[in-house]
Amino acid sequence: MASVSGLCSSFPSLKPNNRIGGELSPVRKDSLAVSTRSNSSFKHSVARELSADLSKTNDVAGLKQAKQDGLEKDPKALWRRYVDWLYQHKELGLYLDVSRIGFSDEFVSEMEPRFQAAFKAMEELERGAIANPDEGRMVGHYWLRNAKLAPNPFLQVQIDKTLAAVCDFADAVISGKIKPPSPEGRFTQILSVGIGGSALGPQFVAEALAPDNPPLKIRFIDNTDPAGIDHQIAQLGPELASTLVIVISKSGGTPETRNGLLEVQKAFREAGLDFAKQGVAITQENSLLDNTARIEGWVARFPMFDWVGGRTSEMSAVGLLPAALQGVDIREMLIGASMMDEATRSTVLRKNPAALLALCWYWATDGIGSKDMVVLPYKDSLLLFSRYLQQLVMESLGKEFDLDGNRVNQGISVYGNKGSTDQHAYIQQLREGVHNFFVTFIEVLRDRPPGHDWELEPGVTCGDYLFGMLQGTRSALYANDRESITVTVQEVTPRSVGALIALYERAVGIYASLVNINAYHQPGVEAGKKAAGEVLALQKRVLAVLNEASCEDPAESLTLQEIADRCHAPDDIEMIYKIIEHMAANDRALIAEGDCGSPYSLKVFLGECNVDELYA
Ligand SMILES: O=P(O)(O)OC[C@H]1O[C@](O)(CO)[C@@H](O)[C@@H]1O
Repeated sequence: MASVSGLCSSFPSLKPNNRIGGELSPVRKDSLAVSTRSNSSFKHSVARELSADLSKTNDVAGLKQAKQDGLEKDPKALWRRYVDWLYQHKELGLYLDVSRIGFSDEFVSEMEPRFQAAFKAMEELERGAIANPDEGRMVGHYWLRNAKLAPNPFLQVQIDKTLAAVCDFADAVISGKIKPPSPEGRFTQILSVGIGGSALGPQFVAEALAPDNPPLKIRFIDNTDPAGIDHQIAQLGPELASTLVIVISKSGGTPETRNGLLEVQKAFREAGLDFAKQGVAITQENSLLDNTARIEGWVARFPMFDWVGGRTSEMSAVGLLPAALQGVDIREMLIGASMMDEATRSTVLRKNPAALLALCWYWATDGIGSKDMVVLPYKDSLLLFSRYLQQLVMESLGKEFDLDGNRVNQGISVYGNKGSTDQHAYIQQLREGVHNFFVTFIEVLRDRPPGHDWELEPGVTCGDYLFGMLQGTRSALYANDRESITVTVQEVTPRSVGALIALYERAVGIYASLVNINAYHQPGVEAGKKAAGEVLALQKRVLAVLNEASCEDPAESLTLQEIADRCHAPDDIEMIYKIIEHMAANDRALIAEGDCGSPYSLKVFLGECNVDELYA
């Protein structure tokens, strides 16, 4: 069995940063705004004009010309382009090939000042600028893998202390020093309860890196779907008694996560188990979740920091604790991320893989998200990378307004599963159908651990087929003018996964600067949450009206119009219909006449009077 002891317990200091100047003084908000303002004017002069009217003369003639000419097809010229633009990170064994994206030298020159502004903004962000102005927050996920970068000693201590606490706790759980009250005397399972950024990183890393026989196996509740929750609990069966439940929520108040916790606590009660002896919270200090865990005396609490966003929290306790408990070498993940951070601080575009990605994204999508990003890892263990990137990219870049308040409706759509599986699903459309995407291939050179390979036909292994499928698809798409990027790593290891996460975090940050948006807030999510709250409030009124009617006469049934009128919500009749339909399907309202297929004919009632409710 793998053990993290020794991997976690003593952390050698990570590589020092190459931050320009190296001083720790925070940067004023307005200095960040200056650089982004210039990005904004660029965006309007370039991206909008390009997409709106490609025939008009503007300041990126090179870009237009290249797009009109199509992609380079001469094999010799293409090979030269490949070699010329190939990025290699020697120590990480990571390559980035951007040769199949058709940007021209002129475009790169035009973009250069914008990239320099973006690099400056990233430097200021890393020094502690308020890079998330709407929320008045610093953005510090880069400090998590190199605490010396944090803008003050207090934060440095917080980071180091949390990391040490995560490692100590994981060691103690795996060794059986911290154990459940059950007779087995050892935790065998983790049930992670969280959603969005509080689930996607741990899910991706578990799939990518957990060994075949981890010290603790992990399951996830990442939704408020009761059937999904029941399924996870049922799968645990008697092992619920040896399950460590990790509840993860930065805000500590996300409804789906709260519901998951309440459902799990109910299951514990029904099994005669004491939840507090098996519960762990990862959340901001003094959040609702933190206070609950403290008051109820849960096994442990770990902090989430105000300056780390959910979607960039994989290197905080959110991602590190579950990973360490599964026997993943989290020190290696941090080193991989730190090495990539160092590489992506380069202010030379060609030497900065995150900037190269941002350049490709800008070119491929005209800087306005006109094409989707299809992420295709050719490795089963990286299946969830596209889902992880979907939140990282779309929640960060999908914004209505830019930093100057202009309506821009920015974003890049991300989807994908894995190759070559997807070749038998949707690659037909990518090759021949609507041209609304660019592809990112993720290639892993090592097929299997050394010594395990065999030739299933003379000279050819199973992994050769996977390789062939990737190369074949890349060529076939290119031949039809479909652009692609290829990221190559040697192996899927904690180090390479840490590096991939860091690469994309920085690419998103740089791209956000290029298009002048705040990548670190998510105001759009609030609208849906607010509307959901209003639906539940309306449901309570509907229930009260039906209850009142039942108390007057248990057989009295009401039409939708009568319910809407009694709720004083005639304009909400459609939503009332949906509420009734859902309640009827769950035996919480009875249909007296008609059916849900004919809303006008429908008459419903509760069938019983809840007197307590009536006078509540
Ligand atoms: O960690 P929390 O606060 O529960 O939030 C979960 C997720 O919900 C969001 O806030 C969106 O609603 C994400 O940004 C976040 O990752």
